[in-house]
Amino acid sequence: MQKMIVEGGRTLNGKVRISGAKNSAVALLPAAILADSQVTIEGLPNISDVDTLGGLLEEIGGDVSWGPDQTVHINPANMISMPLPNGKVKKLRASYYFMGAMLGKFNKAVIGLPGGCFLGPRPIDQHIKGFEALGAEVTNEQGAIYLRANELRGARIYLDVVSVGATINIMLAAVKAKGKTIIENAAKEPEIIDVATLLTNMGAKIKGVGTDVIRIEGVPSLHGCRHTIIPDRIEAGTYAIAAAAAGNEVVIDNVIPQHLESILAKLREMGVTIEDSDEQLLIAPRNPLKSVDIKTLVYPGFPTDLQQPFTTLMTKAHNTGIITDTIYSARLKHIDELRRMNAIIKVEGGSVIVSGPTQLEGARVKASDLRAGAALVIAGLMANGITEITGLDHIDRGYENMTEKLNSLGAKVWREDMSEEEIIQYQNS
Ligand SMILES: CC(=O)N[C@H]1[C@@H](OP(=O)(O)OP(=O)(O)OC[C@H]2O[C@@H](n3ccc(=O)[nH]c3=O)[C@H](O)[C@@H]2O)O[C@H](CO)[C@@H](O)[C@@H]1O
Ligand SMILES: C=C(OP(=O)(O)O)C(=O)O
Repeated sequence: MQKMIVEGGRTLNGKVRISGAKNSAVALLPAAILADSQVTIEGLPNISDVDTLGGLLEEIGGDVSWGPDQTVHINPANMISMPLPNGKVKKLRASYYFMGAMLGKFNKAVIGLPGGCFLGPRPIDQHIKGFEALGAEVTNEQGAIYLRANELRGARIYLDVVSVGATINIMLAAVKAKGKTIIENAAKEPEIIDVATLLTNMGAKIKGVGTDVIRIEGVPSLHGCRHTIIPDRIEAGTYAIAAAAAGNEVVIDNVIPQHLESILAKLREMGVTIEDSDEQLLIAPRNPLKSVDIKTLVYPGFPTDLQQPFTTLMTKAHNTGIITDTIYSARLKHIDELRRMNAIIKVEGGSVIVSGPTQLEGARVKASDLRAGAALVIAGLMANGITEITGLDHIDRGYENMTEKLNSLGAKVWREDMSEEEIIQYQNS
């Protein structure tokens, strides 16, 4: 087990390249199950969630091979509806996409309830509502979801909650169902459009992605294809926040600026100078920064996945800012750790109130989820002295080569093996 050490106080400068989007990748890989022949996906991020899903595709008989530039070839010809009640499915959230994809392909699936970041309750009732509307019988037996259908038939499904996962999962189950499916109150995240683009390249008939009504006309079979993943807007947002927190002039390369409008608007409001071109952002903070209020919302609103890193940045801003996460109100595990580093943060009702500016001080802190990890790394860059971060398995789920990328910008960040005593302390904390 390793910890990350960040020597704070260095100024970031230069260019960082953004990897393929985690939240697309984790749906594109299971989507390949639906094809009859080889699917090739280019530009996947080199993160542990992708490795885990590749392993799961192999467990069900998929032939998975990797080429240069993070290109994967998935041949689904020998896949079977192997039950996956335990094991790797528990390591991440997105294993739930095996439910929709295997149900769509085989009319049956057994998938353990997913893991992923603890952000408070993360029900999957809307996924199940969609599968049932399509004609599946769904039961929960000892922590695994059993899905069976004689035949899937298109249906009109209104989502009670706007959900990324439910929208994608229902699309996966519906693309081969008989007849027409309409998903109302669908989520509009760019990753959903990316998955629909892959499915369309495989021969699916999908209209309306990116709006809140998606219409799918079922087709009897889907074929292989080649697809290039979109860049990760959350990774890009994380580096934009790091640049605002500890940078001089940082270029963020391989981005779709429109995917980042809400975060860029808030950074500009704080006083950060941002120039955007087709595929790049230039981030140049001008001190002093001003506090702003943030409310996370479904896309195109401010993303919940950047709430925690943004909280860290706010410790540097003048006055008081209020951060409200309307998607995951319990996504607060970074707060105590930031307080250990000298941050002045109050939690009142559903809101986080950050007062600043405060000079953060290095400390030993624990990343208890992926974006808490990113928040603490940024805090380490801003802090005086040394910050030691444990819980790197969370960070590795979603950030490719974070230490290398930060060091290429002039940071001083490295990983070290933890001593036995440190491992015991970590496990008991
Ligand atoms: C792998 C992946 O893509 N993860 C992202 C996805 O998670 P995920 O797809 O799990 O998140 P959802 O969009 O489904 O969740 C949004 C809200 O709906 C609620 N809900 C969701 C499903 C359901 O059946 N019932 C229900 O009540 C959730 O508790 C949450 O409050 O979107 C989240 C919100 O943008 C991001 O933080 C995650 O990074
Ligand atoms: C919460 C996240 O991921 P997951 O849904 O995979 O847990 C995230 O990417 O911030």
